[in-house]
Amino acid sequence: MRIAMLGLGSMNGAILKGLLASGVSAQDVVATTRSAASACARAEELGIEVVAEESVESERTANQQAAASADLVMLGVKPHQITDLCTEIADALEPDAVVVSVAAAVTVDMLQQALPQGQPVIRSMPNTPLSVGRGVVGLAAGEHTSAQQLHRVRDLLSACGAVHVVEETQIDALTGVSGSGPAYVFFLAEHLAAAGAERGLPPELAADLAAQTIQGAGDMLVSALNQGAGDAASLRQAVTSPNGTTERGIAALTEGGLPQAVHAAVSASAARAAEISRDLAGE
Ligand SMILES: NC(=O)c1ccc[n+]([C@@H]2O[C@H](COP(=O)([O-])OP(=O)(O)OC[C@H]3O[C@@H](n4cnc5c(N)ncnc54)[C@H](OP(=O)(O)O)[C@@H]3O)[C@@H](O)[C@H]2O)c1
Ligand code: PRO
Repeated sequence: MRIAMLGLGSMNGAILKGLLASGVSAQDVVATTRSAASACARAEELGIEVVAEESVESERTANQQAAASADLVMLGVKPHQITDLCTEIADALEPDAVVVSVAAAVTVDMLQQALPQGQPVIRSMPNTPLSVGRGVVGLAAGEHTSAQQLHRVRDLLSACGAVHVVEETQIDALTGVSGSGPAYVFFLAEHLAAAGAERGLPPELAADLAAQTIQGAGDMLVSALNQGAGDAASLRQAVTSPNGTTERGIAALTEGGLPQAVHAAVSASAARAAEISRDLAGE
């Protein structure tokens, strides 16, 4: 499968790292960026062909050239740039090329409106841990995308994480949980480490303790859920000895408002996605 990654920043870059690590050949990928500096840095980092929009002066733009040769086109620019990018590549696309947007808030309908009639599209919401094969992606297919096309994309991305085919109405909530979620976890890691350093641990040790604890707890939780051997609440309870140390820590987190703060974060992220969708639709 020939893959074009249009835009190669944090998100498409993370997806591409995961795909290359899963065995996708660098020869089968072409990517674009806006600037020559990014193209050069990414080509060197990832060993693939990256062409900058600003470096191409021929009749067809870098995005058009990349899209023309692709079976799968991953749109990885900012939400407000997506429909312009669709318009730019519309005439270059093969009719059966599948166009996948990774953008928050850009709806299937917006993609379909900006692309040729009948073009298969998928709205996705990935997350950056795809780069290390441990990501999560939600996929919602457009009306012209066949089950086979959806399954090919699902299977490709499954090599870098868990893929969930969802209703488009669920994508904003999924964005609030797993799209933005890695940032919440990194935020927790920052504060766990800082708190450990405040208690006298060397900062590097504290950062490592926080990272390894999050990784271990995450692995343990996924394994328990997969095996039907517990959930987050039961694993938490197993760490919490009556009248022990964790009980005090959990009480402090509860008094500090962690549960409410997490609910507010997911809801604020999902609400922002809906707000961007309305802005993009000119409502
Ligand atoms: N970051 C995340 O964790 C995450 C998670 C889920 C979804 N997303 C979605 O992913 C999309 C990209 O976000 P990001 O965080 O990856 O942004 P980013 O790091 O700023 O990357 C944007 C990329 O697009 C390139 N670009 C800009 N204009 C272009 C054009 N006209 N043609 C080709 N490439 C162009 C940029 O090139 P230059 O570097 O040369 O400017 C850069 O490579 C957004 O729509 C966002 O909603 C992000
Ligand atoms: N990063 C993008 C944002 O912050 C979308 C989900 C994660 O808008």
